[in-house]
Amino acid sequence: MRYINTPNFNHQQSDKIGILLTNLGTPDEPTPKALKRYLKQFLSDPRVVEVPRLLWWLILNCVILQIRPRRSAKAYATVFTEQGSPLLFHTQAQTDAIRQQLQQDGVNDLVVDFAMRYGNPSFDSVIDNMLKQGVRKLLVLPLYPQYSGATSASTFDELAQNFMRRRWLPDLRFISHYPDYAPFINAAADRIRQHWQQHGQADKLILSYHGIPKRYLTNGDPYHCECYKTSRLIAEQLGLSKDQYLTTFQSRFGREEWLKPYTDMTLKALPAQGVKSVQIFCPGFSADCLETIEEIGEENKEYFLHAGGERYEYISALNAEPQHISALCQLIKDNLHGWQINHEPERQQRAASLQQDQQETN
Ligand SMILES: C=CC1=C(C)c2cc3[nH]c(cc4nc(cc5[nH]c(cc1n2)c(C)c5CCC(=O)O)C(CCC(=O)O)=C4C)c(C)c3C=C
Ligand SMILES: [Fe+2]
Ligand SMILES: [Fe+2]
Repeated sequence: MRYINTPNFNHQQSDKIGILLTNLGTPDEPTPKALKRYLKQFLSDPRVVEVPRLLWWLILNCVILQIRPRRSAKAYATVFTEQGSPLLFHTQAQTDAIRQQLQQDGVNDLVVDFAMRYGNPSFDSVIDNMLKQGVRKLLVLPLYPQYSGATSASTFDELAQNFMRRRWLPDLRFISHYPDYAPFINAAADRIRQHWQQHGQADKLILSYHGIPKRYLTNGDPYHCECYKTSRLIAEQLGLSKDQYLTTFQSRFGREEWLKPYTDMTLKALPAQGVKSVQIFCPGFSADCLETIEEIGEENKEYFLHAGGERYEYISALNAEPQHISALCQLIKDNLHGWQINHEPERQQRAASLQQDQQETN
């Protein structure tokens, strides 16, 4: 059968609004086997690696997947806790907190859940579940503040693939980015200010973002500009002058040139320029994960201290911090306009009308 059908549709089920939060995804376990499965799915995505398919298939299967799973499993083993992968448990906590706050704010008839672009929980399982609960309007919020083809558009591809197989589609809204959304900028600036209150200020604030190949920027990906915009707005909120902060790019993969300045090279060079203390925040990561905890929290700290730096502090991601949750709820509510029925007589009228539909179709 070509399409997924909905033969047992219940006419008395009232329409619900689905809020689907998404993030990148993470391996199920920190083992080479789980890493191979995860990396194969992730690195086979043509939005992530833009290399001719046949050539890339050979490199991925014959070289990368023979070496990287073992190496990455070791790195992941250092960040997994009894709660599992940080990216997974932070995203779960964000989802629970958003559901609770939206309910408290009186936003009704909602189903709030999260899915991962790669690995679990998959888009398929979560969307299935939402539709079964009566979701007829779906708002998708990928938790990537800055747009990139490799992340935001890849999320859209997966959604589109999913809906291509369904007979009955819900109304659909997709938040493709929020790099300058004031409540998000305020939450990030407050997170940094909070850290300053406890630890004092350092010589420099480093705002580090995940990199992408420079080629994607020259081909028109707006990610680089959006990262600089987020940085400028956070710095303005904090009253920092241009020489008090830096924007850098981390997590390179492969041999080609990626967005510069590189975070690791910058940290290795700063002590010789007289910068002895740094604080690092990653405004592109809504949740802590391997790339922040291990790469920024551990690996880059070593580089800086080894190069003569004296004080290095990683400021953790916004995760499920109350101000971040408020910002995301505000963003969701801003994008629900026209979808909510808040007027009680109208709600009653819809309920009566549903009953009538049921009688007519019986
Ligand atoms: C191969 C190219 C990659 C591109 C392009 C890329 C872009 C990109 N990634 C994130 C966010 C995350 N990436 C994470 C891990 C990760 N990223 C790549 C490769 C590319 N990313 C790899 C191979 C890995 C896996 C780890 C490893 O083997 O080194 C993560 C962490 C996930 C976790 O489980 O903790 C995040 C988050 C963004 C935002 C982005 C482009 C803007
Ligand atoms: Fe990545
Ligand atoms: Fe990394």
